[in-house]
Amino acid sequence: MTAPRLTLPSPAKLNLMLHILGRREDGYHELQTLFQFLDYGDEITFAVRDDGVIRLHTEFDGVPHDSNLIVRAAKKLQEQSGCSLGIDIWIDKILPMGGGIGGGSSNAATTLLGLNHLWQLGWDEDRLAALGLTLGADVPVFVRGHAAFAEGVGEKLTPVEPDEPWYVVLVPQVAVSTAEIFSDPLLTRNTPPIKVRPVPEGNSRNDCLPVVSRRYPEVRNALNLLGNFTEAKLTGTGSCVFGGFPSKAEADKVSALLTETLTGFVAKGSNVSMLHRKLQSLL
Ligand SMILES: C[C@](O)(CO)[C@H](O)COP(=O)(O)OP(=O)(O)OC[C@H]1O[C@@H](n2ccc(N)nc2=O)[C@H](O)[C@@H]1O
Ligand SMILES: Nc1ncnc2c1ncn2[C@@H]1O[C@H](COP(=O)(O)OP(=O)(O)OP(=O)(O)O)[C@@H](O)[C@H]1O
Repeated sequence: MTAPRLTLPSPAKLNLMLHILGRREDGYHELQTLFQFLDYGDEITFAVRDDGVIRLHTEFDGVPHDSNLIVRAAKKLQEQSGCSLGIDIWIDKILPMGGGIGGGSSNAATTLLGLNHLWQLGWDEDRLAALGLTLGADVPVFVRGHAAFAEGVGEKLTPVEPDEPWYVVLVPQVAVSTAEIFSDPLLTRNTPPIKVRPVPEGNSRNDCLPVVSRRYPEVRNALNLLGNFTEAKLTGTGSCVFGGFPSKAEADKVSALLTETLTGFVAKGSNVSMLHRKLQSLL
């Protein structure tokens, strides 16, 4: 008998703003950032195995099987829960790697939540988010599934309700290394903390933008082109660039013009992750 399969979404995120407040002793940076999800992402399919083996069947260019965040998330959860079951995994990957839209972190979170469900572990969100943080700074917000103001390295999350516009997201064909940007000597690391909530208007800057656009002409070009139509912003450490529009029709129009020369897509901003909407519908 073949095991039942479960397919779950693994959405992208945007950083609507990103301030760098300082550097910690361990080299990580203290941030303030606003996370919102996109109704756009990968799809991961899971099928339980009873022999304990964890196997990702889809190959990734340049990412060995055991380094893949999907496999690392599954192995950690299996070890820490003592579960004797295994899993077969396939992914339909559409999110660019090194795009600043959180593909790897989202895949890890979808794996944690999917396996918690399929292996019937009964872990709560706090425990899954804490495990997720050991895999990457962006994993906890994907585990929680709600748009959030994030502090610390991204793990102290306060749910927020920003507008949910339609976004044009441009995908410059370069992968930006997050570690490289955070180690650039010219990075702004002393932005004063925002103390009032919600985040006041006019605080939508991304402190990584000057360094990323200096190093990557492709990103600079995308910012300039989208900037002809709306405020163009960088998400995370890039490479993706985005801008909001009040309707799908307007976003589609701008996207059609820009994607003649650049890769990109249109997606709706969402304060509740489509992963959580799908999991809710299973209960
Ligand atoms: C820039 C953001 O995308 C904003 O959402 C995230 O903070 C990055 O999160 P991520 O991709 O999950 O990052 P990680 O895999 O944890 O870190 C990659 C590398 O970036 C640097 N890093 C990352 C996050 C952070 N707050 N400070 C850092 O200095 C560290 O050198 C680290 O080795
Ligand atoms: N399942 C995965 N999906 C994508 N990247 C992965 C995965 N597993 C491991 N990686 C590695 O992680 C690196 C960063 O990938 P990711 O897609 O998360 O970048 P990103 O969008 O810049 O993330 P962030 O916004 O969190 O900085 C990739 O270049 C790749 O080497």
